[in-house]
Amino acid sequence: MNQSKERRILNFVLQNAVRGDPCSVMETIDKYCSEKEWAMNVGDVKGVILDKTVEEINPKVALELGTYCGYSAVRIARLLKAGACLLTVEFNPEFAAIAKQMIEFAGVQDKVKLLEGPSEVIIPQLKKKYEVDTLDFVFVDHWKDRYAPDTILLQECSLLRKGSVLLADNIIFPGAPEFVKYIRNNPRFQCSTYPSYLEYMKVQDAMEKAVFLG
Ligand SMILES: COCc1ccccc1-c1cc(O)c2[nH]cnc(=O)c2c1
Ligand SMILES: [Mg+2]
Repeated sequence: MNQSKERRILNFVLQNAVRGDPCSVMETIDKYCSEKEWAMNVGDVKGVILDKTVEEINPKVALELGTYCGYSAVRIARLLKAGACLLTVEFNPEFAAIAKQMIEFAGVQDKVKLLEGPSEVIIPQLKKKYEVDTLDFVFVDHWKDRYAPDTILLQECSLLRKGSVLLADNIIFPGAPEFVKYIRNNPRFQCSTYPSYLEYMKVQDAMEKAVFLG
């Protein structure tokens, strides 16, 4: 049975990156996905916006919706301080299996908890099952049709506090129009848009930052 693209990306990392070095893993994924096979990692251009947002917030508890191969989980986790953690949610079991190995190879497994399942099931479990109080940072990068409902669900589950920051990928391409409409018209969020480019492409994209006002 021939390999999946995600398995090819992981194998390229295992064979070419430096074990225990998150930057080496990120660079190797970016090299493969810009030279060999495109894949939906946040990438090296939008990744800088992600980095700056994480460094500005310095989150103790971060959530990622949409792990995929683990590129952004590694990217975020490398910036987390001692005692901080990233919970990352992936519903596709094949992707989750790849991401688990990617995260371990990068050496950030002690900071990352990979939760396999649909976001609408996992989010309501975060307080009781995963001992989360509130989230300092949420990277929204899963299925565009879930962006708005999951943002509402995070509020319903009291997982956001005054100052919690959401950063959403792909606001332009593939786009998340109902999320943008919801969040920009919502007085409980202070929004700002970061124009950028789709990973590995000369195609416009953007990220939306939304600060919860409580
Ligand atoms: C499966 O579509 C892949 C694709 C194809 C063309 C353009 C964009 C995308 C794309 C890019 C991303 O950063 C993404 N991030 C998270 N969940 C996505 O579904 C996603 C899709
Ligand atoms: Mg994305």
